Amino acid sequence: MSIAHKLRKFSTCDISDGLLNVYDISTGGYFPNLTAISLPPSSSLVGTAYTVLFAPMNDPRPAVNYIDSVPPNSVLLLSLEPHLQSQFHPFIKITQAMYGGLMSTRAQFLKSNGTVVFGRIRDVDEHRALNHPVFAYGVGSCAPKAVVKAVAINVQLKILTSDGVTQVIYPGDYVVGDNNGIVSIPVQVIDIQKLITYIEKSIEVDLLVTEDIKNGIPAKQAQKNRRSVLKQYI
Ligand SMILES: O=C([O-])CC(=O)C(=O)O
Ligand code: NI
Repeated sequence: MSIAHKLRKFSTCDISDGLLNVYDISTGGYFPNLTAISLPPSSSLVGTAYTVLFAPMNDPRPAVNYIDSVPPNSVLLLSLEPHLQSQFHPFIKITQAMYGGLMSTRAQFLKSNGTVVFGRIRDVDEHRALNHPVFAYGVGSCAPKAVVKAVAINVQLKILTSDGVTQVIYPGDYVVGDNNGIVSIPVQVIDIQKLITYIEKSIEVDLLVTEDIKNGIPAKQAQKNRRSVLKQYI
């Protein structure tokens, strides 16, 4: 079974547990403040990161066409340069929407699995009608062309988060999204097979904890007893 196939069985919470418990990644790989604007019921988003950086119109770099080269099985990630981001709601300093329904139509045609926008999107109903997963900080109505343009593809994206810390997504990282939000798995620094094995075990264990709790065993005790077996997978 492919890695993407296995990841599809996990929730973002399962993955964060793995990144925290096995690799001491204190964020659990979570990128905060994104909401699922469009996510078909009982589904999740899984794919490898295809990144696009947006900069102000007066940036010396020429505009690039990112949408016609979206790779299959990717998650398309759009972000603004750090100085256009904010630590506080609404997390970006422009009011225009960076992404719309035509872009989702093209990305879906090219077999991308979904899109994450660290900014606003528009054409909400179109993404939903397409059943194309789209996550964003928020929504808007105006196109972006008067204020920002795409300037780089497959570069690292630096994302300013609510605690003032900048988290990075690298092209090729695995990105997973569900109703809890978006998690990225930094494939350069972790052993993904080891992570998957740990998560599979931890899901098994949590099912046993659930059973114990339903049988009246105190939660703390059930967790302690059942989870001790996970140490050997760390
Ligand atoms: O016009 C734009 O810049 C984006 C848009 O609405 C779309 O992709 O549908
Ligand atoms: Ni549109």
